[in-house]
Amino acid sequence: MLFHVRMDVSLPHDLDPGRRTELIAAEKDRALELQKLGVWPHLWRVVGQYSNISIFDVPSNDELHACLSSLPLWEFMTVEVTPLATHPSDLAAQP
Ligand SMILES: O=C(O)C[C@H]1C=CC(=O)O1
Repeated sequence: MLFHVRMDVSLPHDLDPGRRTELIAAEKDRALELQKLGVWPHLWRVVGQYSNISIFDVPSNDELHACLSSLPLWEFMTVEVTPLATHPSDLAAQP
């Protein structure tokens, strides 16, 4: 199942700078791990915002939730999920 996911990150202004650096490094490690597993095939920065647009390819809603909530920045994110279905006019979906 494919999901369009938007993540908006909001780190507290008073977050300890060392903790901030650790969190961002851990987030990158986990993001790379999920991409290598093939469950996070697209990751794009939203220009001018601390946000990303991603595509996840996972077997279920529960699996998506497990991926998203495993991200170290999870507690600092607002996440919007849109489940995707095949469009009948998609060239790639033509018989
Ligand atoms: O920077 C972000 O958009 C948040 C998060 C998503 C991937 C990653 O490395 O960090």
